[in-house]
Amino acid sequence: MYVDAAIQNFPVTDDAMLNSASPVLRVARAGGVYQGPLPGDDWSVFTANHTTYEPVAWGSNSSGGERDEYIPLATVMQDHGMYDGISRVLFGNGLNFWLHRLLFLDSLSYLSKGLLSISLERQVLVDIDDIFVGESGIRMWKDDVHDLIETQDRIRQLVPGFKFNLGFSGKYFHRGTWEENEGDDTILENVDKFNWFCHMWNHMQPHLYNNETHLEYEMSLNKAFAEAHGIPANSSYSVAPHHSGVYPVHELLYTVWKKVWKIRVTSTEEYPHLRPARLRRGFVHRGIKVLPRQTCGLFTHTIYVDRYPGGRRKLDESIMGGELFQTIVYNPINVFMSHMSNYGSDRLALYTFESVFQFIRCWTNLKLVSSGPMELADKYFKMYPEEIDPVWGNPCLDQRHLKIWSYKKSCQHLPKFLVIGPQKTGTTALYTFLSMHPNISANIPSKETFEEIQFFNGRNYYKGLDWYMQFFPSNDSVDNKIVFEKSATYFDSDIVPKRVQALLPNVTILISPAKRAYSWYQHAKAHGDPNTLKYSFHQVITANESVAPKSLRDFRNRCLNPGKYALHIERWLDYFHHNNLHIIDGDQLKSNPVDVLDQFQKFLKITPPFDYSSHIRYDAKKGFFCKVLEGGGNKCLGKGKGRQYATMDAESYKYLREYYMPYNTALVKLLRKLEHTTIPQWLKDDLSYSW
Ligand SMILES: Nc1ncnc2c1ncn2[C@@H]1O[C@H](COP(=O)(O)OS(=O)(=O)O)[C@@H](OP(=O)(O)O)[C@H]1O
Repeated sequence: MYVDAAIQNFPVTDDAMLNSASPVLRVARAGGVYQGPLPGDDWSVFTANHTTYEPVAWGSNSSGGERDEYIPLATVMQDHGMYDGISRVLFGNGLNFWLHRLLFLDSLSYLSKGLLSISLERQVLVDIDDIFVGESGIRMWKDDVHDLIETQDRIRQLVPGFKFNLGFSGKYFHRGTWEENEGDDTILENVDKFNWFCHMWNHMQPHLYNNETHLEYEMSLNKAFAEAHGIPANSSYSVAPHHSGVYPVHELLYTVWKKVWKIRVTSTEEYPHLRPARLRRGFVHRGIKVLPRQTCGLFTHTIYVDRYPGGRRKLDESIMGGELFQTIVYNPINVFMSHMSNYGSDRLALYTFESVFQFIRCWTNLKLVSSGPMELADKYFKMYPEEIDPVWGNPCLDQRHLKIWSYKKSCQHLPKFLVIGPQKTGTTALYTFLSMHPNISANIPSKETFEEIQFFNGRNYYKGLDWYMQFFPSNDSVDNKIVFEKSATYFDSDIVPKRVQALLPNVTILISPAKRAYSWYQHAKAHGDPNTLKYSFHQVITANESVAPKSLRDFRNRCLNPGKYALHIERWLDYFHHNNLHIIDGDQLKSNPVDVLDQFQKFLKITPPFDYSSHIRYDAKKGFFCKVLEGGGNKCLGKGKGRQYATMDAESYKYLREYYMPYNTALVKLLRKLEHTTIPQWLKDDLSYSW
């Protein structure tokens, strides 16, 4: 039994067709003959002598002969696995050919017995933005509007219930030529034939507004326009010009959208970035669902076919198996943006959408469906619940985002590094010493969260980047400084590394995890935590999983979990290059902070370095290093840092050394991997077997 496939450089240049009887076909549908040219000239074709092999697709070699004389050549072959029990699908060429991409998806589904399958339903929403906005000369005429309605009727045969979704800016109504104004009137005469959503009254980008009253006034003008012209204004959907204000979020837009229009859904191409398009995602902010939008290749000035980049050939390529076709194949929910101007002149958008829907119908078994934005958003986040929580990126790292960021916001309002903890390792001392540096500036303390902002680990994150940036005000004294923030609970929080990945680098401080746990207990005791009144330190750390009450187990976990350093650092390294994670030995920070700070200045590449030796010194009374005051005295950290308490009992220390043994062993390995030449003494001590 054999399948013979070794015919290299075989020119299969024309005519591809599918075997409609092949069980592999699922998304792909035998849609007739696709007349090439097919990409590449190094096709392999298959011949077989056993029924285990069954062709999935054929091509043909057109060189020279008449079309009638073509012999079909099997280019994709299924092996049913009768020979060796292994089912396969063999491709005679790569995935450059669009039909092979469909077949590849289908092969995954078939060979995994449906486990790796995607749904066959495809939602499509086509927004037509800038209704009335278009410059004179590129707007719609009366006949364009009629053609829009007729095409929409035909599209409804392919996509049941389909209606174009029109976004209007009333200020520009009747601002065209006589014929264009007639086009405006025709649109309004047919208002019921379409769905509608509000755009900006005067098409100004929302991030340019900094005054709520002003933005609200203009949105209200558009609302009044809608009411005066019978435009239904209850879709709860809106779109902002150039994605401005949606992402990066301009809170003012969200506030006023909700107030004036009760907006609950919008869409953007910019989250997390425009490119790559396949990575676009959605998120929910302040109750507004932000859907990812797909690109259809039609922009405001794409109005004549011969001026389409690459001409008609490129446009047809995109429709017939190319980018646009594949966008619909890969995305269960498609929100496309087009503009009024795409429906005037050569009416390119009508041609594009009708053709691609026809092509989908011809070559796939996909079921095209149409829903309103609210329904789409509900479906989207039900399908992808993990996207509900946003991950705020740094607008300063994306040129497009910077262009749609308010001039009142600056990169200076975002920290350049974070001191991430863990708690009780000396984070306050580091924060204080760094704040003394003439080139470094710390966040303003937050009153709500015990001075630390605690943005990335809790509910504050949902308040958005605008809220966070308030803690880093820009003024002459901080401009051009390296801004940082310290929140000691970031270190061991699951979600934080993913959220802060755009804000590099980070600093962590490590001390003996046993001693850290003890310090944490003393801290809780000083704050009157009821667990410390009921239970001794030893009882807390040895609390039994099956016997101890839940409150005690939770308390124990909070006490012990941050000390599993290797585990947490590994999680940070999933998101950060190790060069961006600076690890400080907390014992050294206590005993020799000047050296530690010098090292850190090198890490931040600060030149010339600040001479800490003349600004901090050991205070015998406090037992720690403190800030040197101008008058000659010392200013030490408050009584909550560097507390006096009895040393840990030997039994607890022994217990904790054993408890942390696997984590500490892993930490040594990790530090070696990260090329740390010296292993902290406390780590060696904790790992020693003298006990
Ligand atoms: N210079 C200086 N002054 C005072 N304290 C110092 C200093 N350097 C390090 N440490 C150690 O810092 C411990 C408190 O750590 P944190 O500031 O990270 O605690 S917190 O998480 O912010 O509550 C604190 O823990 P305790 O000794 O248990 O109080 C100190 O050991």
